[in-house]
Amino acid sequence: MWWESGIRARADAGVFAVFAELPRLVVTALAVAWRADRFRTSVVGVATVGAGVMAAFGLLATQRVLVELFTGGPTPDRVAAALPALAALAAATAVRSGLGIATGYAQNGLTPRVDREVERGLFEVTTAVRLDAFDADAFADEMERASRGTDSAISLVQGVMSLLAGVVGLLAVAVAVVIIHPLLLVALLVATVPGGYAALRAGHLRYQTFLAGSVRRRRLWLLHRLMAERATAPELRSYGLRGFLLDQYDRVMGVETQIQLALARRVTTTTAVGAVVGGIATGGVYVLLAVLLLNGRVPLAAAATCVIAVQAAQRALATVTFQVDRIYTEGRHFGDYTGFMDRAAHHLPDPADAGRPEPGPLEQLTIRGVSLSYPDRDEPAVDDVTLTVRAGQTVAFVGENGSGKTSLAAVIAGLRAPTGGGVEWNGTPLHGWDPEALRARIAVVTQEYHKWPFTAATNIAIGDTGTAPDQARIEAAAVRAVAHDMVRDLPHGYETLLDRTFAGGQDLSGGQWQRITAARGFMRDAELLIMDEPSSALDPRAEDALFQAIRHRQGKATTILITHRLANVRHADHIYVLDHGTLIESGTHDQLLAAGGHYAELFTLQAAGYRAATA
Ligand SMILES: Nc1ncnc2c1ncn2[C@@H]1O[C@H](COP(=O)(O)OP(=O)(O)OP(=O)(O)O)[C@@H](O)[C@H]1O
Repeated sequence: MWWESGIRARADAGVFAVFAELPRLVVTALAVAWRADRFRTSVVGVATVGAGVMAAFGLLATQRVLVELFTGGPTPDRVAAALPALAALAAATAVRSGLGIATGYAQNGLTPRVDREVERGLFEVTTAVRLDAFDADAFADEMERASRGTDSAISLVQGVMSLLAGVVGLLAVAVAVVIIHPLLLVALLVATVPGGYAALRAGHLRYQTFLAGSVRRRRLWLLHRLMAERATAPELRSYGLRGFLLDQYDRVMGVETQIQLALARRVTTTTAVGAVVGGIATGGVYVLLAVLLLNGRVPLAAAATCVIAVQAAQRALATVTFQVDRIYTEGRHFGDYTGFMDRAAHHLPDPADAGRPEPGPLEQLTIRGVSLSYPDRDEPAVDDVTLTVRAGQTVAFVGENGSGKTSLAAVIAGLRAPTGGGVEWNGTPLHGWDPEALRARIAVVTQEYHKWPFTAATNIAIGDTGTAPDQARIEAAAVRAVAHDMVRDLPHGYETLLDRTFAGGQDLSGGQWQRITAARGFMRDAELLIMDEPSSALDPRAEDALFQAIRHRQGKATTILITHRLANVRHADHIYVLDHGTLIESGTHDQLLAAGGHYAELFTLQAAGYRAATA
């Protein structure tokens, strides 16, 4: 589990290793907060230091009050003498509370700003990295972890701010104690250090014990998803898996309960040990104070103040130890984010691309010796393919599964950089043109389309975000993709939300989704339209209408069509047949049939199926 990486790191690291890492994490957190909101970060910083100063001032005022109260004389006189110090104490307490409120207010405002700073930074990178980055080992996994790491940013920032408040509180007490009597600092150290160390050890043990249940929790998490998710609901019912899954849950949960009980025992023991050690040390301090009092080395008022100071220091220390653990684990998760951002920078497009010239209308597309090899694959997906597409032509790529059609189309669309050769738009390599302007001239309907969780209208309109969405254009695109009537029949027509996870949302059938994605492709009046298997789920009537719309482009705009339904490519100006990434045949439908090669074999095979059915 992603969140276990932080816990594991904390369980593996000793107390001193944690402290060694702390300065770097503090600097990281403050830098994030500073970038997100300088004003609020400054407010928190100033208010935290101010609160510390007020705490020290309050302790000194307390001591003054006690000095006045413990001196001889009638009580009214002693109280009157203590009044100025009491007023100072009240003022210090009031200012401290005010600063606490200011800190809370600034921190609340900082939270959304830190989230935005970190998340937007991540999304700017994840949406810009080149597509081939996703082929790199573990890139997608790292991206997911980085996305979760963004949640840790604010926890880290808040942890560091609370830590600073705790440390300032400790320093304030120490300074006040030294001013009252330097010897009392020794008492303070004796009372707090063993307790603090014990608390850190307890934290260490808690993390270690928690990790022991890791595999079981993972299985539980999996069972949660299997039993309470929409995707698994149909098979769960059709195979009658309810009893089986509930039984699995009971068994894992039974063991988990035992683990949790053991964990509770262990945590209680270690916490108790910490409390006993801290208690003994505090007792020691009181004995030390008594000895100093009896020897006359410390006045009574100073000793009483020291008792109050020890309690304040112990509270501040509890904050510090808790925050140290929190910062360490959250820092680990945030490290996933910063590490990813560093690595992803290598996959970003060259900033110089944006300054390149914009391409003119397509005249000729030249695919020159294009090869594409995916990492960790022995054979190239596309192997030295050369062909030319002239403006207005409809060309088809056909071939068996895995022959390289989609890969070649991705290179032509500029979505993937070829590992050999190149594609030229009007004689200039694709990378010689401004990428945004080039993309505006190309529309791609991918085989693995995404069901965007937006309305039907938006699902079509996102095919052209360069212009403002216009209902008439959306409907025209839908008509061409045979989606118009289907969308109109939805409960809210074009405004129907196509996501069942939201109230009122609808889902579509596979074929209906395919019509929406085809409409998305028609939305942008692209000079080059690449359609990869646009009709695999369409019924015969819809398929026929879609291919008529594609034929309508012939002579006016360029279309590259990838399909296994060979009857649909008969009208293409040119058909290219791929096999194991290589171009093995090309020509018109009639030429290829006459040649009696691979295409003829595939076409005859498919046609035979229809003939047999109608015989
Ligand atoms: N991202 C990827 N990483 C590694 N290998 C890939 C990747 N995408 C495709 N391949 C491999 O490249 C080869 C060509 O795949 P491609 O998708 O281009 O074939 P296709 O002709 O479009 O197939 P289909 O008709 O099934 O859609 C296949 O062997 C496939 O396994």
